[in-house]
Order: sequence, then structure tokens, then C-alpha cells
Amino acid sequence: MDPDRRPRLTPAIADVRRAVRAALPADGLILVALSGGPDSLALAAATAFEAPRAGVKAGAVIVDHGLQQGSADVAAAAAQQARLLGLAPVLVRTVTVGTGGGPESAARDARYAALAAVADELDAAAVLLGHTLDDQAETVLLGLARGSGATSLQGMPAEAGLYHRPLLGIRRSMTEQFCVDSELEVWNDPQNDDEAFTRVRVRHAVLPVLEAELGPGIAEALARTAGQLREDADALDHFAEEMAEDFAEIVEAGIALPVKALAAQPPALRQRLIRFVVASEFHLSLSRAQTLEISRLVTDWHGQKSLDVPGVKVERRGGRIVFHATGVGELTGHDPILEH
Ligand SMILES: Nc1ncnc2c1ncn2[C@@H]1O[C@H](COP(=O)(O)OP(=O)(O)OP(=O)(O)O)[C@@H](O)[C@H]1O
Repeated sequence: MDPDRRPRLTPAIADVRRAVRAALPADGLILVALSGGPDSLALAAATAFEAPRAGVKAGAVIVDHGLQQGSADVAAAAAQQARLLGLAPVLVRTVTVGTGGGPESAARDARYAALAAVADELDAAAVLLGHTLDDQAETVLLGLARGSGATSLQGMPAEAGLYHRPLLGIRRSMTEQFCVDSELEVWNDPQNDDEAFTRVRVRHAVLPVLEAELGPGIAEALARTAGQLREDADALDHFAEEMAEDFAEIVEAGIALPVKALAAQPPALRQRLIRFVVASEFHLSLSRAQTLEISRLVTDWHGQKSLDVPGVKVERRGGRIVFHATGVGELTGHDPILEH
């Protein structure tokens, strides 16, 4: 975009700016996580416009995953765009992507670690991510296809800790139109067209069919479902936390829950209670399978041996389920907030 030329206010520009305006924190530095793709570029441009008007300082962080040829050039070009938009400071962080949990998840883990590190260094109040309503709808469909429960189907939160997603109510077609209207040159990630990824097939093949067959509002409907499930899941989490406070007992080198209390709960609460106790006591995130296995010590007791999940040993003893740290802890499940 010619920096001296102001884009005219089109409906797409107005919509994206409005969404960003509503999500800006009151003060402090905010950082836009910029890939150079249409979603985060529209987010960056709208933030560059809105932040100074709200008295907020806005910069950008570009993560170079180093996975594709020319990734450093892509990152440098995105950084240059951010500077031209008026964002400051603009930082590029190069990360080393591991292999744990598959390539997409490893890249995501490295990206969030880099974003959190920069936010910490700069004492930023928030990191803005460019996820859109389409991303949310895709997440719900992917979760349905996997048979996920409410925790996954609630999709991404608009706000969780450091991370804000101002565009969760905006269609991707809007962010693309924003970039066209603003004459911003977008980077098209080749991975977004790689049909080897299930998410790409959902985006290009599944959602369009659903929209054609069930009506154009299907993406919005899926996102609404996510929002409703989030409310339900929040309520259950709240009850589980209250119960943990009532029932959990500190025992030698660990924590225990009474079998009787666990057995009296419906599965959704029992599983949350187990997950919550392990998360708060050992800072470990249990996977669904691990949670169900522990739950069977209550519901299907036939004298099983103790269970070892990485970091925690779990056994049924004297009318209690006892959790002990084993000192080899690692995050086993995934944080649903950062699964995207
Ligand atoms: N390399 C990166 N550097 C910084 N932030 C990133 C990077 N990749 C992704 N993000 C952030 O995470 C969000 C979601 O990433 P994802 O790869 O799902 O992007 P997307 O939906 O294709 O969006 P975009 O059009 O912004 O690339 C992006 O909108 C952006 O805010």
C-alpha cells in the first residue's frame, strides 16, 4: 500500500476496525501476532488505525518458523508491512520447531512460546491473534469429526490470559476484502492449500458443501454452537473447582479424592474434578484417555494396579483415589486455549 494514500472506508474496513476497537485493552502495549496472511494483516492494519485513537501503543511480532524455503524473507516482508502501517516495535523471532505431537502442533507450540516470551520481555498487556469466525467453525467441525466433547467443541476463546482474538466474529471473506480494499499485499501460505491437512479440506471442501446444502449461515451457526458449549463448559468447570475445594485432601506427597464423592457425580463433573485436581496440584494437563482411565478406578473397580501417567501415579487406596507426583512430569494433554 502506498503509505501516503488512505484507504476509503469500505464495509469490510469498517467491520474489521469495529471488531478491533471493541477488543482493545484499556492501556499498555499490545502486540499483533502477524504471519503476513490476510487475517493477521487485516488485524494489524485495523489495530494500527484504532490503537492510537484509543491511546494504546501497538507493535507486532512475526515468528519465522524456519520450515519453508524463503521463510526469513516472508517474515522480513511482513515486518516491513507492519512498520509501514505504523506499528512499533516490530520484532521478528526465529524459532526452532521440534517434532512433538506432529508438525502443526510443534510449530504452534514454538510460535506461542515465542509470542509469550516477547510479550514478557516487552511487558505487553495482550497479544492479538487473527483467528476468524471461519477458523472457529472449522474447529467445531474438526472436533465433531473426532467425536470430541464440549471442551474441544467450544473452540477458541475470544480472550484468554495474554491472548485476544478480536476477529472471531468476522468472516474470513471480510479480512480478505479488507486487504483488497486497503491495497495490502497478502502472503498466501502454501500450507493453506495443502489438501494433506484435514483443516484445509474442511475449509475448501466440507464447509462450502454445508453452506450450499444447509444455507449460508452455517459457519455462523457452528460458531454459535461453540459459544453455547463454552458457557456450559465454563459452568461445569466452575462446579468441578468448587467440588475440588470441598473434597480434595492433601495427603503425604500428593492429593486425594474420596471415591464416594467421585462416584456420586455425573461423568462430566467426575472427569473435570480429576482433571482439575491434577492440573492444579501437579501443573499437568491430562488427556481425555488418561482422565477416563483414572475415572475407571471409580466406576469400574476390579482391583486394578496403580496407573502411571507421565508425572503422576494414581491409585485407589482406602476409599480414596490418591494422586502422587512421580517427578517426571511433562505436559501430556493440550491446553485447549492454545490448540489453534
Ligand atoms: N508466523 C507467525 N508469526 C506470528 N503470528 C502468527 C504466525 N502464524 C500465525 N500467527 C498468528 O496466529 C493466527 C492463526 O494462525 P493460522 O496459521 O491459523 O492463520 P490463518 O488463519 O491462516 O491466518 P493468517 O491469514 O493471519 O495467516 C494468525 O492470524 C496470527 O495472528
